[in-house]
Amino acid sequence: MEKIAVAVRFRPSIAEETSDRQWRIDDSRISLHKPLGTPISGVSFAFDHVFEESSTNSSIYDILIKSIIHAAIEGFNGTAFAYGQTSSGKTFTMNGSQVDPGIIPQAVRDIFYTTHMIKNREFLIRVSYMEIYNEEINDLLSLVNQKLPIHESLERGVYVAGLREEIVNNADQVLDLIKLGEANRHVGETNMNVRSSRSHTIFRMVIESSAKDSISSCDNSNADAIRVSVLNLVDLAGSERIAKTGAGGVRLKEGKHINKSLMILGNVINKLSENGKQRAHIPYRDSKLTRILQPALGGNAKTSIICTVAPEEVHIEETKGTLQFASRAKRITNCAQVNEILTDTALLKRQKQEIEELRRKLQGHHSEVLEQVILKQRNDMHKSELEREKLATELEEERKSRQVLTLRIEEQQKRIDCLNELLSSNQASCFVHEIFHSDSVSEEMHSKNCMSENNIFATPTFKAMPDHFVMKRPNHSKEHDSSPLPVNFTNIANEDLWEQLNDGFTTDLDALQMTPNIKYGAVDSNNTSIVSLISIIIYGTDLQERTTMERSQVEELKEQYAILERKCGQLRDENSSLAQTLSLSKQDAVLLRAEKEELMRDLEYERLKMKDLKAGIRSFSLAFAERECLLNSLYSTSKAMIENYSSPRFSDG
Ligand SMILES: Nc1ncnc2c1ncn2[C@@H]1O[C@H](COP(=O)(O)OP(=O)(O)OP(=O)(O)O)[C@@H](O)[C@H]1O
Repeated sequence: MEKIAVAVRFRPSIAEETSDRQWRIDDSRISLHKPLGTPISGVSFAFDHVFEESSTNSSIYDILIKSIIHAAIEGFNGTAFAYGQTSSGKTFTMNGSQVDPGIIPQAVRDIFYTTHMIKNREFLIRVSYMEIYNEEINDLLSLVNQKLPIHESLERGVYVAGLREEIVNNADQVLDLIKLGEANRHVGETNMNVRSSRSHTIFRMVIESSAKDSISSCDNSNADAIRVSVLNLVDLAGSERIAKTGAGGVRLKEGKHINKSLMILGNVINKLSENGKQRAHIPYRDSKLTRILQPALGGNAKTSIICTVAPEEVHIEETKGTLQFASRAKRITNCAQVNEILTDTALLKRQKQEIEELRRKLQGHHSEVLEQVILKQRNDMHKSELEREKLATELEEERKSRQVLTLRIEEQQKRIDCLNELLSSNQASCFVHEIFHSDSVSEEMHSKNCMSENNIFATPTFKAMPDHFVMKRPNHSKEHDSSPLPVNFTNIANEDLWEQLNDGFTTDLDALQMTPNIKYGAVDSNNTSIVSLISIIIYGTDLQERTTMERSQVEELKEQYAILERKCGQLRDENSSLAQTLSLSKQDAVLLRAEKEELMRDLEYERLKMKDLKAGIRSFSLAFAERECLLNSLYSTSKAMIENYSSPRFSDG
């Protein structure tokens, strides 16, 4: 996006006059001042350039126009036009004089000079020259082409149908054509100007260029692209006050048309200069001038406007109007870009390049990366599956060992319960009593105490003791059927305790044979129950400790189990997300494959097309060669015949 460049040019004053108000130029600012030099408020304008009365056409060309001309050579559309009241110097600026050639002749010479210097491109330049007179388009290069219509197409945009376009090779040729056009232009005398332009003229140059050696750069399809730019150099008719020009009849009619089309141009500029949001419909179609200049005003072109003004006080109001027009035009932005046309070969090349690029992407880096990703995901999934299996096995083992431990704990708990029951009941004394009266007491004791066959609490070692070690106390009552266990039941044997337990029966404690672990005396092998009971009591404490330990072990195992289960869950989640990603990647791969196949089909089609084209060219060349041969032989035959006829033999005859 770039703003339109706007400059103001003062023509030299015609009359020597003493004026009350004066225009003052300060760099690129113009302001109106009172006689004593006081600025008049609200009449001050700033532009890209302000050219004083003494400035020349060549300085204007260098500062304002040259860049547009060079951009046009590079392929940008360009427009330069002069706007201003009648006799302010528009035609002088555009056409100039012998001494000071105007913008148009300078541009023509510059274009041919520059294109000549560009060695790597070939240029084809066409020119046309038209005028808009009374809202009709006339061809200035061909008088038969009058009242030409405006057409619009996608390829050409807005164009004047039937306009003569001359292919030109040098500047002089163009300047001659311009002279011809000028002669055909409508000019007339008014009170304001002896040679007043009664029409708007548009001198147009179409610059086409292509790379000279496109074979050497065959890889680059841009080399085959043709750049086409349109350069419009416009000399507008001047706005006029009927009272000032003193126009009547034909001049009046012309003046009305001129003023109307300039008013529409002003409207278009106004709308374009408004803020983007407020900008409504732009009335380009309201006049032929705005229709033709449409690309130059807010479109695809680089544009410069030179507003010419007259310095005399009598023209202050017109000058103010021109400066306001210029200020608004300064706000317009254009969007210029190089205009390229692709030839069939260039199109084919560009398509081929695109297909190649896509193929490279598919076959090369892109698909490799995709395959790697899929492979990695597969590996990851495999790994996590193995880990999951390992964890599941560990979990199973843990579960089994926990079951075993629970069983053992339950068993031990049962035993402890039995022991507690046994201890709390007073049956113990009965047993002790019965031990000494019944031989079958051992079996009974076993069943009552819920002891299993492989009871670990059985007294580890028994020694058979002779009967005579036991003696009966005569005065001990037999009526006793129970004897409570002593409160302090230690593991140290003493006689009183023994007597108490044996309920009247005494034994020689010294004669007792002691087992290494247990200090209680051995009894008759048939009476093992009591010893078992004692063992239970002693081992009970130990068992409780072991149970506590095992419980804590179980707790630990439980915790481990919970951690493992959590891990297992995480792995399961991970596994499922990996499976999802894998399926997505697979879908991607399928899509890419389909895309690739389609591209391959396109490529094949293009290849076949190229083959056909080559065959066509070959057959054409053959036909051409044949034709050439034929022509050559015809030429030599006729040459021989002519020589034959002009030989002295014939002349003599
Ligand atoms: N910068 C200048 N230096 C010398 N003479 C100039 C200059 N500008 C204009 N003139 C002279 O002023 C007269 C009017 O100029 P010109 O015909 O270019 O005006 P115009 O704006 O094209 O008028 P119109 O709109 O009526 O065609 C001409 O004689 C021209 O030679």
